Amino acid sequence: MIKAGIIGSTGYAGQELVRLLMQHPDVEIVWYGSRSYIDQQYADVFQNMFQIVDAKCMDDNMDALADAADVIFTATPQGLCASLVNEDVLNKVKIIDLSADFRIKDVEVYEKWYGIKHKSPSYIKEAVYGLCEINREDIKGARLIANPGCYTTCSILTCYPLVKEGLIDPNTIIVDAKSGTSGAGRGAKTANLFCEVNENMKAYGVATHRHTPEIEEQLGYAAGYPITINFTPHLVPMNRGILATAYASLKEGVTEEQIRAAYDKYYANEKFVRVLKPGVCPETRWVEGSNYVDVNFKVDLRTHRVIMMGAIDNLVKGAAGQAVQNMNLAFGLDESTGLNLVPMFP
Ligand SMILES: NC(=O)C1=CN([C@@H]2O[C@H](COP(=O)(O)OP(=O)(O)OC[C@H]3O[C@@H](n4cnc5c(N)ncnc54)[C@H](OP(=O)(O)O)[C@@H]3O)[C@@H](O)[C@H]2O)C=CC1
Ligand SMILES: CC(=O)N[C@@H](CCC(=O)OP(=O)(O)O)C(=O)O
Repeated sequence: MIKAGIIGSTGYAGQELVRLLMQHPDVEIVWYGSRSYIDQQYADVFQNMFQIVDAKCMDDNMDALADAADVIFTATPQGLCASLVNEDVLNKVKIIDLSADFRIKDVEVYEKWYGIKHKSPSYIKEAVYGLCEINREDIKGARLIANPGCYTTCSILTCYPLVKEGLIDPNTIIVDAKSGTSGAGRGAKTANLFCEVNENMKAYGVATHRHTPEIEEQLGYAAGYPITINFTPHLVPMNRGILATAYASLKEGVTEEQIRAAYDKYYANEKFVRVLKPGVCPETRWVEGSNYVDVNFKVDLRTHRVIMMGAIDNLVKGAAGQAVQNMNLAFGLDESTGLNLVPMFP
């Protein structure tokens, strides 16, 4: 059995990790990390775990945790994982960080967009960006995995085949994305109160959102040169789900058949990426509770642009599910172990 510890098990991403790992045949959770609920029964904090989890929340003693676990998930605010990582810890356990601390390779870019000083810049190079469909082989040998962002997972996988195959001009990409409120975490914030979110939709982080450089970096690798995009997130009154709609100019002469062939080339054998039938638009409700990414596209002949669309559950493929997928790869398990989650509806 793989012994797993979760730092931040009492947040939205952390509790989703608990839910998924409880159903994983090869994992035993040995550490329910918390800051605010230490010594309280986990199932008293999350009643859905009543008679399922019999354990208390524990403090974030990294040394003790590293001795007790084979893998540590950090589902904590930006900056925390970077403050905990060191050689002793990494020699004992693998770390899968759900925050952005090790996603961006240029520390200056990280510090500029996140507004914090990076505490372990020497580990940025070693960390593998855990977008499983693209970096599978590197993830297998990694001891530090940077689990991608939720918007970024959806946006990158939606655009990747067309960028990689050179079918669009990547510098013309505009990603317009919407997220449910669980994306903002469980902490109390006025902007996320019921009356603020219900019956409302709003853009935020316009031209400044921290996922912009992450998308640019990864799609830049696919293009083979640095790119610049527009990314605009929106908050919508749902619990879960992200829908990304991305627009880009097609290269001269590119046909619909070529585009579909590109999606099929990269995703036909990917269990968790479903390229939908022509004319079907991805919807968040059809992926909810699952690790799937649904993608599709439509060519607008009038504007000579392609409209690429993707949908995920932010807490599963956008966070905990992808983290488990990464763990499976890193420990030599079948990638989908514990992730055969059928989307829920309604
Ligand atoms: N929500 C989402 O859809 C996604 C989130 N992520 C990332 O996952 C991470 C967690 O996000 P999310 O679950 O939404 O956030 P939450 O605010 O819901 O949870 C944060 C968790 O971190 C713990 N925590 C907070 N501050 C500290 C601290 N100083 N030391 C130790 N633990 C601390 C909290 O503990 P306690 O509750 O006990 O105080 C809680 O368990 C973030 O980096 C986020 O960017 C990534 C992809 C998607
Ligand atoms: C709706 C909402 O607020 N979403 C969060 C992004 C989700 C998240 O936690 O960010 P990572 O995926 O990078 O970890 C935000 O915009 O900051």
